[in-house]
Amino acid sequence: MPASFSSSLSSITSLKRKIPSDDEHDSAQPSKLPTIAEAGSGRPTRPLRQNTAAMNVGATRGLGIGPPPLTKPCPPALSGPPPTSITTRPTRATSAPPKSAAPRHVSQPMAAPRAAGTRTLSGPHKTTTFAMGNFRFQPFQGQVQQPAANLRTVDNARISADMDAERTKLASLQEEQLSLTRHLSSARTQELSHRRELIPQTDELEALRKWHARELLELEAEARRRESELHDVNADLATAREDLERERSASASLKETLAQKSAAHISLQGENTTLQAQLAALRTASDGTAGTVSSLRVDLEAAQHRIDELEAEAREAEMVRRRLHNMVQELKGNIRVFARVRPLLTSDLSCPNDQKERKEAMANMCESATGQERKETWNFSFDRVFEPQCTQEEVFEEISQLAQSCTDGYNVCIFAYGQTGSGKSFTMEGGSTNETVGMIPRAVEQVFQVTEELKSKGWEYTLEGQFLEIYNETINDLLGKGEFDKKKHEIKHEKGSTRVTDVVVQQLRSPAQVRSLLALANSRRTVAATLMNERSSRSHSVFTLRIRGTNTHTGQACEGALNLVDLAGSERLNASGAGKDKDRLRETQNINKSLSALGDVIAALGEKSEKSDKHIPYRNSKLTYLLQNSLSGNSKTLMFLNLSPLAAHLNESLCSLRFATKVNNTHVGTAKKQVKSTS
Ligand SMILES: Nc1ncnc2c1ncn2[C@@H]1O[C@H](COP(=O)(O)OP(=O)(O)OP(=O)(O)O)[C@@H](O)[C@H]1O
Repeated sequence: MPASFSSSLSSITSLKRKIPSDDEHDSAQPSKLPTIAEAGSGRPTRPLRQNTAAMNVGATRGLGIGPPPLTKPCPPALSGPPPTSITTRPTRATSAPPKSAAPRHVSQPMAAPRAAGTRTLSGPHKTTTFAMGNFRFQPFQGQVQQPAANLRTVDNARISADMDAERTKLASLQEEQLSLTRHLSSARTQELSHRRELIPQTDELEALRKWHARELLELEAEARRRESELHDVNADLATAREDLERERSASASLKETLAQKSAAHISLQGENTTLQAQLAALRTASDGTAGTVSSLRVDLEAAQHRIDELEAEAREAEMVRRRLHNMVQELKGNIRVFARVRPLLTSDLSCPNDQKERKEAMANMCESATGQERKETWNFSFDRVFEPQCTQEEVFEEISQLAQSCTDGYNVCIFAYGQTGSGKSFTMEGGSTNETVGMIPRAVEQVFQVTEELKSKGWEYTLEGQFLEIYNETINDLLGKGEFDKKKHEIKHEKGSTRVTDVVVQQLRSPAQVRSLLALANSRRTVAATLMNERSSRSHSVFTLRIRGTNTHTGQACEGALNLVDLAGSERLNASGAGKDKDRLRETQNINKSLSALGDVIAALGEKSEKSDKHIPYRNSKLTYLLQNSLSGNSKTLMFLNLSPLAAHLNESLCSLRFATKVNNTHVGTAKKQVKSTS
């Protein structure tokens, strides 16, 4: 059975649609029956219609006989009781005539004879025959001779006979209807049983339909998946084809390149062979000259060696010369003086590019000795004179030996003397670049370098630094905590070394640390200068580097100090214009007092070398008292005389030159090492 339905899903669907459910059975029956009859048994409904006709024919056989009234036929039920109890609506095939139709069925067959009769009676005389049932009417031929009463009787008898015949027909028709009704009932029963048989098949069909639908969906999904796979595969194939095409073209070009390279390789091999031959020839030639070259090289090396030796000797000789010069100076016992003239600055001129102004502004110190403009000439002589164009490096080269000697246990004092703006701070502290950095940072760096080198000889050093300012005969600690030092500091001399109470003494570990300390001290001075009327040029600054060394191999110990002093401006009272200002007057008086005290100390030191009992007035100023150990005959002292190049400052420069000459001519004895034995 399923096999017959599985052939076409559409036929299954249409069949399903035609079978009503049990719920809708009753209401749908009339319209569905013909379809079911066709689908189920194949019997057409036409026979039922023919039966209706037959029933009508049969009805003519007798009237008033037969089943219950035709006006209320009982349609057969689809299931259940026998035909008498059927209450459902009648089907078209078995429909009974409507209530009003019953007389019509009855009267219709009768109407014809009646019409015929009427015609016969009242119509023209024609020869017409009407057949109705088993009756045959003959046309009336003669004239009505009989009386009217006889005619009526005949008619009545004929009519009653007709009626009887009709009733008989009707009865027969009713019987036939009854039989048809029974047939219908049995057909319905049959149909019902068919339907019952059909239910499981329908379920099976439904299950199959669902299964098929599922199958179909799965197949469709599979088909879609396959289609998408096919699409992907096609895309991959296309890409692969493109790749293949590319690879083919690349391979073709590579083959071409390979062919070219092969050709080039072959030609290079040829060249190589030629070159190899040339090389072999050259090698043979070079072997011949190699001997000559090696002997020349030996000569060259010997010559180079000799040059190196001579250069080393020259350097050594220069060192010896310098050392001897230093020794001569030390033996002389003089305080040495280096004069340095600063260059002309753009700030010195109103029109820096005006050459005439430039020439006039400069005090031509060399020419002035022989020139015609001036009648007076002054001759000064110092240990070294640095011209304006001299660099910081050149200046330091001259004092480096001196600075280094503090590591050997000497007390060294280097101070810068000169009028304001003559370049003292530039010489001592310098600028911030490597080229302009001044004597203090350079000396400190060198001391660190030397102590590092002496480590290999067993020397171990500790370095300490302090930075003080003497302003109006008061000591200020520039490394102290606050910007203004309010502490009272005292200077103490103990066993050849100088100590100032309550000042910060920093352990120095690196040149960088020293640079930052100098920057701190300078910032303190700058703040003070801003707030207190150019105080920086009105105070002396003293940087002290104290060095203590011990030799672990020899047990020796030494202690030296390097004092680097930037003195206050040396201008005279009237030149400074301080006369009107009480504070400036006091500053200038203090500066002059301390500078003349310095001159007095140096002069007394000179005299002391002749008269040993000569009193040295160190206590006359804070500056000389602080520098006592570095100015005494046991120390090495160097004074930078800083000079302005301006003609306008000539008088001040002359004063400075005279002071420096006095210092330079002073014999203060021979410097002594501060060497102790730790054992
Ligand atoms: N050798 C030099 N080369 C270039 N510039 C210099 C030189 N000497 C001094 N100067 C410049 O001259 C100006 C004055 O110098 P500096 O401040 O060192 O003078 P000073 O004598 O220390 O003055 P003060 O007593 O007021 O401190 C500064 O601008 C400085 O840079």
